[in-house]
Amino acid sequence: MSNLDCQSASDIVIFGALGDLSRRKLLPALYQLEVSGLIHKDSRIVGAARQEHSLEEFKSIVVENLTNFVNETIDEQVLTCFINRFVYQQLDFKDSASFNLLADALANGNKTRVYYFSTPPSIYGDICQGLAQANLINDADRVVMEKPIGHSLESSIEINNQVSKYFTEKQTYRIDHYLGKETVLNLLVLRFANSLFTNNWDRNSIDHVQITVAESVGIEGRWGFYDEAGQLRDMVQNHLLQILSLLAMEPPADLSAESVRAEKLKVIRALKPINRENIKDKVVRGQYSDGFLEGVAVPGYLNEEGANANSNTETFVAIKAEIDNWRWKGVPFYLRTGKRMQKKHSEIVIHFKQQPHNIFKDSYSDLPANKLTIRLQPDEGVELQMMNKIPGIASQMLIQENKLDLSFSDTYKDQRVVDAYERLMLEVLNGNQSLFVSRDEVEAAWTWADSIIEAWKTTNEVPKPYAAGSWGPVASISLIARDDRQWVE
Ligand SMILES: NC(=O)C1=CN([C@@H]2O[C@H](COP(=O)(O)OP(=O)(O)OC[C@H]3O[C@@H](n4cnc5c(N)ncnc54)[C@H](OP(=O)(O)O)[C@@H]3O)[C@@H](O)[C@H]2O)C=CC1
Ligand SMILES: O=C1O[C@H](COP(=O)(O)O)[C@@H](O)[C@H](O)[C@H]1O
Repeated sequence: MSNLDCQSASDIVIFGALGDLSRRKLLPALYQLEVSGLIHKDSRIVGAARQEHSLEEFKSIVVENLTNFVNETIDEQVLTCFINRFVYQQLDFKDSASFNLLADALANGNKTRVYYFSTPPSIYGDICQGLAQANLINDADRVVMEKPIGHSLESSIEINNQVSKYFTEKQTYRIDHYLGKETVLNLLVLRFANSLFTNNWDRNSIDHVQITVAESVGIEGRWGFYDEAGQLRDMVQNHLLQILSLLAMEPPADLSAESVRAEKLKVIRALKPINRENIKDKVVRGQYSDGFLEGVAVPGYLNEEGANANSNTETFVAIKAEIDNWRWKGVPFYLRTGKRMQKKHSEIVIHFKQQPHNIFKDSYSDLPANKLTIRLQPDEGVELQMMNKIPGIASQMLIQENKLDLSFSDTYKDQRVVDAYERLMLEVLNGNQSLFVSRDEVEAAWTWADSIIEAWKTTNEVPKPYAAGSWGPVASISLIARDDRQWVE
């Protein structure tokens, strides 16, 4: 079955069509789907935004953004077809009455409506109210919600409640764009299509796991938004926990949304709580100070444009996470993520256990354990470190550590790297929820993250400084060194 066979014609309505996410990610993603012939011929794209624009003006803004944010040369023929799908509707999302205008714009056509909320989550409820008031919600319609869903468990419940008054869980697609990344999806294949790994994926074979999501970017003009959130809410509560749950979950019965999401949820719920009693041993909180990136001086977080010099918001977190279940008892998952780190570099390293006995002492007094490295981005790939005999006649067996390296760019030379938003948008159009986060997952993740935030508050934990361009505060090295282990750099 082709991707188009399961897709009916849709009206894709982007609320916040002139915002940053829409310009940089959503419009280019839709254009790429057009290039691949993956949008139904009768589908339309409706840009909804506050500013007044004629349709022609809006179309030229779309073209300008495609030129800026699509990485390849724009195909003029495809572009013409794509642009003809557009409708523009000026709306104030907080004014329910104005949604009658949207109803007029959507009037002709009996299509599935896909409502993409690319706005602050605080107005998701207003948008739903407006849609309902204008009689614009049918059972087949879908809503796409951007992260963050709330700021805490309480606020996420409030937002989900507002939306669920109008849309069922089956109609709701919560985005975590990491679930659309090629290498994150490949975790399913790596684990469940290779018996070598499937059968050695537990406390009997694995010593510990490291997950690093390092960014070299700073706050990029979003200081106000970011300072309210911090790295724990911005990256750990969602992206890192999603990666962790895919890595640690039990094999799902199949790839359906129900099966995969149920298994991920069990992992998040089994995370050992971190609270004021254990936070000092389990979490390091950091904030970048002035430093250098690739030889260029960059300001510290408190010296960024628009900064409040007294902010205690963290831009780095390292956590020793533990999963309280049969499979993972005693296997730490060390997570770390930060802004303004030495380079953009995200990877998972699975450290297998050492051999119980060493018969190669002449060559190696301490046999290194196997390591499986999954490079998430950039330079995507999978690498297995293993021991090998050095060829030669000597009677003494000489061995060394080598790696099997599956680099995606070498192996799949002719394949274009699909952006996460492109894949996720297609899945929404096809009505497949597997790559979206369930309400239960969001709430379980907030429960765990809130407890850390609460513990920081009650222990007055202030972030430790680290120089921009480094790998984080020294304390993050101690976090793992206390267990006789070290970060893979
Ligand atoms: N940008 C990114 O890279 C990412 C964004 N997100 C999430 O995506 C969502 C959108 O983010 P982003 O695009 O950056 O935000 P922006 O502020 O750039 O865009 C939001 C848009 O919503 C519009 N809007 C807000 N209130 C109203 C209203 N009452 N009536 C009509 N229009 C309104 C704004 O219009 P106006 O410009 O007129 O104010 C703006 O164009 C947020 O939930 C964010 O957390 C998630 C991951 C990454
Ligand atoms: O959701 C977010 O993700 C980006 C990092 O995404 P990536 O695809 O570039 O890895 C992060 O910079 C941003 O702060 C956060 O909101």
